[in-house]
Amino acid sequence: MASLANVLLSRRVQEMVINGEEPESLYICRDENEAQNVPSPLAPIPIIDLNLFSSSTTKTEEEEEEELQKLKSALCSWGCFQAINHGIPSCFLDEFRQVTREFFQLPMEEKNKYCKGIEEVEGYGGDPSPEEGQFLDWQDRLFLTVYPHDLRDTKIWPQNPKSFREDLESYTCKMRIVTEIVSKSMAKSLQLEEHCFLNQFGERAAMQARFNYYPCCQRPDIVLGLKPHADGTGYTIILQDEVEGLQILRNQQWFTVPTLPNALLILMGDQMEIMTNGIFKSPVHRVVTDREKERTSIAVFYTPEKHKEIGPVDGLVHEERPAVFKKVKDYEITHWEYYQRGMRALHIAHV
Ligand SMILES: O=C(O)CCC(=O)C(=O)O
Ligand SMILES: [Fe+2]
Repeated sequence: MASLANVLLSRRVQEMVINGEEPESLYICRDENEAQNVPSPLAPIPIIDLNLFSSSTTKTEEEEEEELQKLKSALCSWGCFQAINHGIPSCFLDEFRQVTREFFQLPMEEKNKYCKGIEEVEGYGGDPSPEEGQFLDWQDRLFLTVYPHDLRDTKIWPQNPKSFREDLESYTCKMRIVTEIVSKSMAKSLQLEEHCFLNQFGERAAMQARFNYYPCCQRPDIVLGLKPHADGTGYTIILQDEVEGLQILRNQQWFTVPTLPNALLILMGDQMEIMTNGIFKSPVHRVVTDREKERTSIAVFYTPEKHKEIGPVDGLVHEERPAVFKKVKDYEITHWEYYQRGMRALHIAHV
């Protein structure tokens, strides 16, 4: 394990910024000669009205079918979509984003009450150190398991800001509702029985919240907020703030994800690619830094229940399209090992 990385990771990126320090070499992801100054184009990611998938909404069958086709096409190409009319009031989303910002603005001493050991995942701090040769991310984060309840470690759920815990509890309930409607709609868009993905995720499918804080960075041309990766989840629900920074790789080009104040970005992880037999794509994405604007995001990772086997759903495997993936369980563990080496793990699930 790179000891210099451990030294750097024992301090928050935020502290370096407050002290006016330049990024150390381990944060530098590319050569100055390859420095990227060209802005990436905005990604035309489809916007999906989740209200059209709710049984209590008045709509025509055609309207629903059209939206399902839009959803399918988004997930086959971009591997993500912007969900609107998801039922979460915009004032709550604003409050939750504000509380998140307030947490990261607390004095270091207060935040450190929830700090993690360098090699631990849950808690406040940086990710565990990657393998030697990998660069570090220009971000601090707070990582908490929120579901199932018995897997929560509430000692590291911040008590400050005052409403943090209550808001996170409430956000978790709302996320459960969103995952149900999204999982069912994805199944319907593929002409599958609506519970087929929910059954694979299982009753005790995990939800983990990752609060990302990307401080300003003087060298956005050579330092990344989060390295390129695909998620090891089933899928991930991202609440962005108003600062752009998340980018998606498509056809070897990086596209910036637009910020839409009341939308949730739903992004496929490798396990949905496996369950759909490769039809939905788990996109490679990264976060860039900005000289003047700091950014926060809240990602909720929705992952199949521990030790539960998942694989391509029956309806998507037939003679013309044999299984591309085999059955796997606890895929996210292998994913993490590869992630730390800067690699994708999806090939381990190929038949
Ligand atoms: O900050 C973001 O918008 C994305 C974060 C992300 O990709 C992750 O936490 O896996
Ligand atoms: Fe991600």
